[in-house]
Amino acid sequence: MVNTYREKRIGDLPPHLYAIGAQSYQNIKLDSQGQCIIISGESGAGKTESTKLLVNFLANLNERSSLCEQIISANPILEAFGNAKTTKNDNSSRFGKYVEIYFDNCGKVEGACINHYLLEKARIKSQNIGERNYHIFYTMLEGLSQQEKAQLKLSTTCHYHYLKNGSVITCEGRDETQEFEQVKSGLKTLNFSQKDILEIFKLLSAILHLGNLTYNSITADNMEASEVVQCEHLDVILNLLQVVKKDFLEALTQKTMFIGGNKVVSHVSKDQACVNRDGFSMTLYSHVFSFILKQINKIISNQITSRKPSIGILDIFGFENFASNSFEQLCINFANEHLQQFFVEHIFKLEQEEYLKEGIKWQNLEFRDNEEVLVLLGGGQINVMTLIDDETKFPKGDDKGLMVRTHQHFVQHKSFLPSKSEAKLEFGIRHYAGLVRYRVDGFIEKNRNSLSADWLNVVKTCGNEFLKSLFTKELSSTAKGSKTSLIMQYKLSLEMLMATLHSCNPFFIRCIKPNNIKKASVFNHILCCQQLQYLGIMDTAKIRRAGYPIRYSYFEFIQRYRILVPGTPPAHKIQNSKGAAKKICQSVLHVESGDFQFGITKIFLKLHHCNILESEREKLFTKSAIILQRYFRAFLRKKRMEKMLNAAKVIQRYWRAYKPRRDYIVIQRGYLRLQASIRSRQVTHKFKKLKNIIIRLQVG
Ligand SMILES: Nc1ncnc2c1ncn2[C@@H]1O[C@H](COP(=O)(O)OP(=O)(O)OP(=O)(O)O)[C@@H](O)[C@H]1O
Repeated sequence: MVNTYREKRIGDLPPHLYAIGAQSYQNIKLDSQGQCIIISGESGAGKTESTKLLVNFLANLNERSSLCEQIISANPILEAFGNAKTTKNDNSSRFGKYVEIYFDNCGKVEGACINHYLLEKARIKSQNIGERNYHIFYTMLEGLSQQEKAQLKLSTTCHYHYLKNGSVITCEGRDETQEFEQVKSGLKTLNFSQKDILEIFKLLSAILHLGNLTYNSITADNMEASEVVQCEHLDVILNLLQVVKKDFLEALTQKTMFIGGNKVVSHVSKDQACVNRDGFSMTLYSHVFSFILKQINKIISNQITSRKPSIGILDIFGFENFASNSFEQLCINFANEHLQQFFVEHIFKLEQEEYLKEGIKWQNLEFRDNEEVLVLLGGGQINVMTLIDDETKFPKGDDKGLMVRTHQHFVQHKSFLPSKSEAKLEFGIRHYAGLVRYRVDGFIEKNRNSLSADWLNVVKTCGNEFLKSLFTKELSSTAKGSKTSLIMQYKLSLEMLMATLHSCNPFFIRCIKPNNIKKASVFNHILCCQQLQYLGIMDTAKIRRAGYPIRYSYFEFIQRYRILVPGTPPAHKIQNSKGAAKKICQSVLHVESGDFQFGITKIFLKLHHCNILESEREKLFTKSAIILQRYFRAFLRKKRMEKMLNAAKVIQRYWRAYKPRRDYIVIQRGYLRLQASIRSRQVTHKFKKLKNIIIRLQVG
């Protein structure tokens, strides 16, 4: 299929992912504008698979270099560390990514870069029923040798609390041992040192042991407090992280605050101590993930310094609506609202604007616009995101306060649904893909996103240099309390992504999920129709049917179809290109106007007219190819005959020289006959005609 689609334009062949890949590749070779392919759809609809296929396609267009191998081998690593089994998808990406592939002037892959967005950290500490933690933990425990496990102080999956609170530890159809081999070989291809690989596994092991730490409730200074239960896990963690025991235990069970410049230390309850422990585990994991991506980028960027035109592929978490939705779902759905608006802008708003700009006859169509909900979430001065941020910064801010404030500001908003009762900490948002109710409890804590001073102290004084290096940024930051909250960091990174997408020529791939039972070849009609509706595909079909899906600048149009009207000069030699385009349409489509329109700089066509033009062009090519073949054969025949004649002449000479005159006359007569017969069969070579055909084919 790569070969079938590699040189084709969109529409030349039936729709295919590779048609989009090929078109974006051709665009980037012709033009310096970046191209982006936005893949969207629900969780489990096929975004990641599509991304992999596209990256492979682009890597296979030219001879596959070791750089391409490196880009491709990043994938199993990312999937192991960033994907997990969920109820919707056995290989669900729990982070968003934007893969950019850079090309040199000859169209060869010159480098790549993977930007990542919002890894779901909460999965480290707990999973919904039927879900698992990140694949890498199970993969590692199955794939490591006994000796390696002993070195890392690891046992089996069912021993770790963090790995089994979704009640499943296996994933159907996944061969963990084989996956582990792929991860290891990927890490090797991407030049990870043996030492770094060992350090990564050490931290993963430490995270698993952290999850097994338990506490006793105690009373200290007449207050509810907690203490860590002494166990083998504690020793293993101290050993793996090389942290100071006293500091570590304090970070787990105490809280240090700076009030008015004074240090105030207080004890925390057993529950809060669990939150402390999980917070550290989650931060550790997300830092390991960022480290891996940084290393991968170091290699695949191939030391590209200047920004080259690239093809970017966006595979971002799909819209989510679970039985219980939290902060993560709000972030994910916020990203999806952005992408939906980008789609709406390109397909509807810009489309209709272009008709207006080009001065063609057009009746504006209605379409579903999600701009309002996007503004509610992240636009203007006050929006849901800024309220979350403000509440987090507020010293006494909490989830209840957040709920009250969102209610105060947005109760009138038609996309906002307040909680049914004050006791219920929730609000609802009417997204383009449906209503989602969010449980607000935990929002503020999740948004805080900063390690306490106690944990930073643990890292600062530890003997594990690798661990320390992961926290360089935090350790060097001196400004306390001015850290950007998670939601603001995320909002900023999304805005940067959107700016990148806006600067590119976009393609959209909408993945439709066929069923909710993770089965092949089962098409749930209602489910598919719902997605077609809310993704705006029905509206898209409407605008495409009423509008003009095919458009060419007059220059492009003439270059492509002038072959159909003999005598039409090349586009650059034509002054009145609109007139020339009209002439082509009249003579091929046999209609003056109507279903196609002539704008100021472009011609706008319906698909059926484009199909006629394309099929006429195809027919002409086939005819020309046959004539060319015929002439080529004739040409070969002539060459052969020339050789025979030459041979005859040689024989003539031979006989003249060596044979008696009488014999010679007999033979000569025979050869003259041969010569004559050869000449009479000879084809007339109309080289001029042949040349013309070749020129026409070249033009095509
Ligand atoms: N083109 C395809 N060919 C075969 N199977 C596919 C294809 N696309 C998706 N699938 C199947 O669907 C599953 C889910 O696809 P994928 O992981 O790409 O979904 P996703 O949209 O990226 O989901 P998420 O948002 O949860 O990451 C795959 O593991 C695979 O089993």
